Amino acid sequence: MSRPKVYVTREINPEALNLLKENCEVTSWTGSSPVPRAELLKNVSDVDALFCLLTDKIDKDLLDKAKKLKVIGTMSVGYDHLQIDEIKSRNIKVGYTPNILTDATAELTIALLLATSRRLLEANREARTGGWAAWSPFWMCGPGLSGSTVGIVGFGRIGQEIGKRLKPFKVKRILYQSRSAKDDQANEIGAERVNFDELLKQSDFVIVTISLAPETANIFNEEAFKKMKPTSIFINTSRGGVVDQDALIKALQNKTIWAAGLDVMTPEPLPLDSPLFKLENCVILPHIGSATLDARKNMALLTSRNIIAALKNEKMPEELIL
Ligand SMILES: O=CC(=O)O
Repeated sequence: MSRPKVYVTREINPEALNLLKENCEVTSWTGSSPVPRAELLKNVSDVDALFCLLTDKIDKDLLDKAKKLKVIGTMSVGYDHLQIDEIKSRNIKVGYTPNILTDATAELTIALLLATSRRLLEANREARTGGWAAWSPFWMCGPGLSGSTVGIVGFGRIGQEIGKRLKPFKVKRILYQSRSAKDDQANEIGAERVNFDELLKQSDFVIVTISLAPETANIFNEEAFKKMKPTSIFINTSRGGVVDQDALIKALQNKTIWAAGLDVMTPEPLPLDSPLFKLENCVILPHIGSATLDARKNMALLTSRNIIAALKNEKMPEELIL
């Protein structure tokens, strides 16, 4: 019997690739940048499985060409790059990579929060470029976490892990907003559920971990930023699409809020002429939330395992239930 065919849209680690090769005929895009759209469309026409990344748009156009596709394995926990209704109507299975990147992303979120509030990048730049004249009483000051109120928007796996990591910083209150109450998890952390407006009004730090969906697109708009404290800090490690970016730029320029730390934005990569790059009160990272060596290796391995299980009609380790 012929082996199933899988297309891999980027160079991945040898362990994950070899696992696929033991079970499938593999073709790959081996460039370090995303596979060009035309190349992707050409290569999906006769494959049973697709190993993709969050940089690959899996839409109707692609699915119409991928007539034999049985499973999509995305090496990500987010799946806003997948057109779910079209995938579902074709009975294609989807595997994704929750859990194994939770710690890495929570760690990065705390790092970004501290880098933004304590102005680490700005301070480092000043030290390197002669701006460090002398120790000065009020130079490079920013708000501390101790005694503060932190609001977490979206209280799933990553939001909860961020909450746990905040406790040793002696924050006064942790607020969360999510569609459903998460009483047990919240009790463990000592977090209080509030509505979106209350969270914005009361928080010194607002951390966004909510996933991007039609109902969460642009929820951080001009009105939302106006509700936040002028001393507050906005941190986003979820998806750029939950933010009206022009409204955020205005809020940072006008000091409606104090600063922002962003690991995600629109579009990615952020163009070099974006006003965000001109703002001292904005720390920008290039979407590296899950970028620990172990997390990325395990994400690729899990993606291969998801694909192989689906092709064998076995239970997938992490199937996205559509
Ligand atoms: O953003 C990263 C992911 O969705 O895995």
